[in-house]
Amino acid sequence: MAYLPSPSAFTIKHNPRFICTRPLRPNSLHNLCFFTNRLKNHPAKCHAFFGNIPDALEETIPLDQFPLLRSGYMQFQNFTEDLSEAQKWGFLVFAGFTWIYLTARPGVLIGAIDAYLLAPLQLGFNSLTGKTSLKRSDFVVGNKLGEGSFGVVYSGAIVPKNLIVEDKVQKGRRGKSMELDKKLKDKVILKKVKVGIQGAEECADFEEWFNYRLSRAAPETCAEFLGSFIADKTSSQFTKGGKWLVWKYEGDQSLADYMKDRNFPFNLESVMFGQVLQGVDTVKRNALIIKQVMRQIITSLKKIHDTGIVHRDVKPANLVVTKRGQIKLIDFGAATDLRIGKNYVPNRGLLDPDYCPPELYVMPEETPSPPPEPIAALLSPILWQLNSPDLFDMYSAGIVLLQMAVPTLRSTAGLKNFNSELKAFKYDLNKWREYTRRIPDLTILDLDSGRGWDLATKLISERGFLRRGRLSADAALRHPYFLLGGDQAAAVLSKFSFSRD
Ligand SMILES: Nc1ncnc2c1ncn2[C@@H]1O[C@H](COP(=O)(O)OP(=O)(O)OP(=O)(O)O)[C@@H](O)[C@H]1O
Repeated sequence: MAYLPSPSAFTIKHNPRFICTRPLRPNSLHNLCFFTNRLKNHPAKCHAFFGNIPDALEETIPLDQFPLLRSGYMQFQNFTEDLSEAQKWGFLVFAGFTWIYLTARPGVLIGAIDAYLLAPLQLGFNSLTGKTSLKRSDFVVGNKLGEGSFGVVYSGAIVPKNLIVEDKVQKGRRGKSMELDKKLKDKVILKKVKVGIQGAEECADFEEWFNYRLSRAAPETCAEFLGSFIADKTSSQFTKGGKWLVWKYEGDQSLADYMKDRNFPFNLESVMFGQVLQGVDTVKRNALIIKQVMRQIITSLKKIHDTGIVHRDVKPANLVVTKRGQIKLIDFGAATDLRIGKNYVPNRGLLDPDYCPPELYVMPEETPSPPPEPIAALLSPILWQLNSPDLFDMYSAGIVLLQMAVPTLRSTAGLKNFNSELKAFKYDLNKWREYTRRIPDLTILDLDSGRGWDLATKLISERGFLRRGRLSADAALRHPYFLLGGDQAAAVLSKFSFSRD
């Protein structure tokens, strides 16, 4: 009889036919030998050192049922039996180090599981559920919402299966089109990839790849991706052969839209907290709303950074506010996955200068083009440790914090002026505060002994020694600014009051 030891618990001399899922308690060892008819016939010679004894027979699993596990276990036993104590320790240290390396950011092991197991599974699942078979006639295209370098974004809707839209939409017949609007309940966002623009298709392919990757690794951080299709004929906005990407419509406004309103951040209060903040004074209310937005942005950044992805275009226009008060990241066209070097081209800056950190690039300019994916993945923990590419997004997050908290920085002109002054002060925010020409209103950041200001100075700064000198998402969430969780409490309370309504 044999028991597969739990890591720290015990060793057992054996006939490897059984594994035990729990460690043993020394004084009850003899019990093990008499567990079942099978076990009764095969008394074990066990030596246990610490741990708990299995309570019942169900806790033992016959190794015979797992031939692979059995042979692996036997090989492991044979291998370690011949080793000296020192060699065993060496082996353990090596295994420990390998484990730490493979699980360190950006996660070589989890990345390999994702690439070789989860991605094919997702593909299979999508084709079974029809997600990969989207087609032009599944959608109607509505208003244009924006235009980037490689695509034009429209609102739209999914056409219910029993409805043929071309026959029903008729210009000038308002009654009919309102009737149609009622039937088109599932709103979507459609991005039409520009045809004939150099690099547009490549960017779209990257964006699609990142959306699928995040839908597996951190789905709550970004807009739900529904898939893509190639237009099969030319009609209205569709051009035959043109590629389209489709997302669920997550909300009517981005953070940038909310910030344009003079009433910001109050205009976010009901969506974030419902009625919960009534009775709190105005400045504190503003501060709580901003803190909750920042907490959500940084939490999402932490999650995507954990997967090795750097967004590279964090700004209010790329943060959609959902009806339930969630902030979701959109627009992964400029993102890069530094675990495998996806969409990483040295020296390529794709970025919005108003939110871009002074270093301009996510990795030092001398970083070479990435090697083939498996090799890049193996080297990625070293590269990540040396360069902390995630700090690129953290600078942009700092600018978003400052813009939300300081009204004069919300306009494009105000932000541009701030950026040129900051550059002149060598990205030292404290110096900017001291010498800026227009005295800014920093009340919100100065609350609670200036915790908000302190966080801003630790996000908006140049990279220091060893390319650090800026807080990572993880460290930012541990900053005292977030420790007083009044915004969290209010958010939780508002969930309760929503569910009672
Ligand atoms: N899933 C979504 N739900 C709701 N609105 C969305 C969604 N995706 C995009 N939008 C809206 O469409 C706008 C443009 O989207 P996006 O930023 O992805 O396009 P883009 O072509 O890259 O534009 P730009 O380069 O100007 O940012 C966003 O600012 C947002 O208002």
